[in-house]
Amino acid sequence: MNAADAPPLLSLRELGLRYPNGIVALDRLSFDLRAGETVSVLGPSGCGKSTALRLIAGLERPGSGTVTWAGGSAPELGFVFQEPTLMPWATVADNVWLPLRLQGRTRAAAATTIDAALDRVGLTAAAKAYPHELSGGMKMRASIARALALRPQLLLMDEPFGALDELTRQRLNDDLLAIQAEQGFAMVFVTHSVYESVYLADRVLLMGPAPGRLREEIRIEQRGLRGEAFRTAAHYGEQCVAVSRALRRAVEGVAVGPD
Ligand SMILES: Nc1ncnc2c1ncn2[C@@H]1O[C@H](COP(=O)(O)OP(=O)(O)OP(=O)(O)O)[C@@H](O)[C@H]1O
Repeated sequence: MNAADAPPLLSLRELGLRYPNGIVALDRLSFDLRAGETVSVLGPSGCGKSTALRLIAGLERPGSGTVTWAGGSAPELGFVFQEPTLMPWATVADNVWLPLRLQGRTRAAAATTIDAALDRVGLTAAAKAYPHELSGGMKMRASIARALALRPQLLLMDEPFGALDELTRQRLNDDLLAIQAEQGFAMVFVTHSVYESVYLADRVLLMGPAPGRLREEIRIEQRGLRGEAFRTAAHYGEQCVAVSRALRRAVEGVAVGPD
């Protein structure tokens, strides 16, 4: 099914959040997310992107507004942070076990699920390695395997690939899209990269400077599967230009010419 025709999974309405220190991190943020859909979120540092993800994950409560889930309650969620946040004393496989262990599954009962998750991100050979033995890209793969272990319906990605070199980042983007095509989860993907936002998303949401508000939304035309052909296609470049201009409008509040 095309994600644009899927039923809504999540509706955010007029979300506002003020931290105890007085900073207004979000101001009337509203958007919908459909099952299987990917939205990427672009905006200047401090505009409230991470705060929005934490609200969706239930790690913060909104001061105003509502977070509504289809079916009444939050589905299984996966969260991948900017830092890989792996437990340094545990092997890669034991790190992936963590969410399963929190559900009461023993290591033996979880073994098949762990192996499948590691296989899916290409980390089978590193199952017994410790985080300090991994490259940055491998640590991110381990984080993704951990986030996917419980087969979430929604994956929340908080600028996960910002510290990686460009080719590793492109490879992870491609692998992520392939896993999503198999498993069908929706994604909210926070990034500072215009190119990445266009490559991954059905829609790009642009937030303005603090307090975080949505300024613009751009639908991305896919015209066929993503991959090397899309990355080098003229219509990918054109959409990157359009999103770049929209980002400048969102940040500076000025018009910068036609898209
Ligand atoms: N726990 C907190 N307590 C107080 N203020 C916070 C807290 N977390 C974030 N803030 C503030 O809220 C605002 C929004 O922060 P947030 O991390 O959501 O922004 P962001 O868009 O994700 O930034 P970046 O792109 O730099 O990651 C910032 O001004 C930040 O300093």
